[in-house]
Amino acid sequence: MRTAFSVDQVRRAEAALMAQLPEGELMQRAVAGLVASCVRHLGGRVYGKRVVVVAGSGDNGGDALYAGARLARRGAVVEAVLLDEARAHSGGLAALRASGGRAANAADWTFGGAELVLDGVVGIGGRGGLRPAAAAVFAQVERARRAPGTGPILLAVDIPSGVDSDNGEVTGPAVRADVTVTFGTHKPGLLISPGAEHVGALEFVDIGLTPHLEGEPVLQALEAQDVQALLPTASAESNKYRRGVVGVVAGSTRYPGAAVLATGSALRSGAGAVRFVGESEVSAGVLAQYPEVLIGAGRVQSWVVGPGIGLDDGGQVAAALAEQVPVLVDADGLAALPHPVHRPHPTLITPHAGEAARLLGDPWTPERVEATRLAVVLELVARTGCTVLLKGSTTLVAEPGNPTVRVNPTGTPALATAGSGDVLSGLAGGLLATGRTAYDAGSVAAYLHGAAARELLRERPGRQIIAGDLVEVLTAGAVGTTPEPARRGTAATPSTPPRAPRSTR
Ligand SMILES: NC(=O)C1=CN([C@@H]2O[C@H](COP(=O)(O)OP(=O)(O)OC[C@H]3O[C@@H](n4cnc5c(N)ncnc54)[C@H](O)[C@@H]3O)[C@@H](O)[C@H]2O)[C@@H](O)CC1
Ligand SMILES: [K+]
Repeated sequence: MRTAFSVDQVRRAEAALMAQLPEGELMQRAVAGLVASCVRHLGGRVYGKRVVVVAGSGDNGGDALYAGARLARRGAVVEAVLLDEARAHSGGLAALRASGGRAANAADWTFGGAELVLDGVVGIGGRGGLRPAAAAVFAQVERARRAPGTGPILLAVDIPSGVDSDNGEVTGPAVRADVTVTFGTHKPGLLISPGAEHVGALEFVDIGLTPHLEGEPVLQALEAQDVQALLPTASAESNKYRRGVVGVVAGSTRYPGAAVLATGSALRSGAGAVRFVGESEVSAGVLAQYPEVLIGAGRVQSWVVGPGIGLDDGGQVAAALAEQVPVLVDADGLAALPHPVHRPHPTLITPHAGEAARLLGDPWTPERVEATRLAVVLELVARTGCTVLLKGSTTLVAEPGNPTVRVNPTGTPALATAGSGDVLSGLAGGLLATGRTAYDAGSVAAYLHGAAARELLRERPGRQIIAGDLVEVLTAGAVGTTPEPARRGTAATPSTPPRAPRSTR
């Protein structure tokens, strides 16, 4: 399980660790890891390479300047761009100069080419977007990266400057890195969109902080082995009823496909059986595709209600919520969700940004939801009393009474396709029937859903995924089979999560 901690938690842990170490030791640990990454991204040879270090006035700038000094000692031609010369990190700047590096003022600097650019503007002390001087420097770098030929690799120190470390919000100009080398622990802003889109390949440097991190993490990201452990196993004595029956209320004559997709993925969720309840024409379509499905009302261990049902004038959501079993409400069903929901059984809702905005009401818009995802998922939990899976580029799952939010690491923009949400609902609802909690069912389903898409992209890069394809690959076997895609001259470190290739972002 990968975890991420807040700036406050990191600062407290750093203080505790620093009290046990000689002065400057912690920063030098970070710098050693940073330099190792720079060397890798320079292809293993440093001598003669040109490196630009963009340095702000805090310790993040200090990290970058010390790294520049070490690279200069190994024969690199290093130029530091100082955003505020008077306040530059004095130790780092002295080390750089002593190693033969040059320093220039940002105001009179022009980019003359480099193989590597380090973003040391701000780290966890950053607030808001890049200020104008830093934005102008990176605009030059960005032009060079876009020009034909090989532009520099842009490596962010600890976090891309301009991204909020605590929540991934981006409120102004921000660095868009190829690689981010983060220290001590992951930061929430590296894992949640829109910040996550600025990170590039994520590398982790262990500086010994973990034992000093106190309190619950802000975020957890499941890894393949966590998902394996959370998946239901069909033991020898299982029968279909013991493994759980999931009831699906989905589709309508207007949207019959939602019924087929949600049912298909529920069948592959590990539940023992799927029961479908819907209009007779729609039921016939489901049965034609999946003769395994039970048709009509009956006992279930969970309900999925909402995908493609249209206007819920028949009280289908209310009827499902009245039963003594876990319920997943999605899509059209969300419009009929009476909230806050008061029931003693797990209730999982799975809105996308538009549905989340409607649940929250004025002045929320889908754009505002996308920009502040962590705050939104917590607000939805508070307002609805439900476990909430907020779909999107970095799907989040939060539950009442738990300060830790799960972020899904397998998402890909290729999942933004019609019917994809219906597949996710069937899968998560099926996992509810097997006895998983709403929190686990939601986060495991999101992981498998993304892993299935990645599996399809791995088989045929660049293909357009349709929701029906996902149903076909949705088996436990999809977990962990997706290798790390290569990025511009990078060697993935073991801690790097599976990420979408850039071309699909
Ligand atoms: N504290 C420690 O022991 C360690 C710190 N490390 C590094 O230190 C960083 C934190 O250093 P600091 O606490 O000095 O903070 P930062 O270096 O992140 O930034 C603080 C400075 O930036 C200014 N600033 C804030 N927002 C800005 C913006 N949008 N544009 C321009 N300037 C802005 C602030 O006024 C302040 O001067 C970490 O991210 C990491 O890189 C590492 O060396 C590991 C050890
Ligand atoms: K940075």
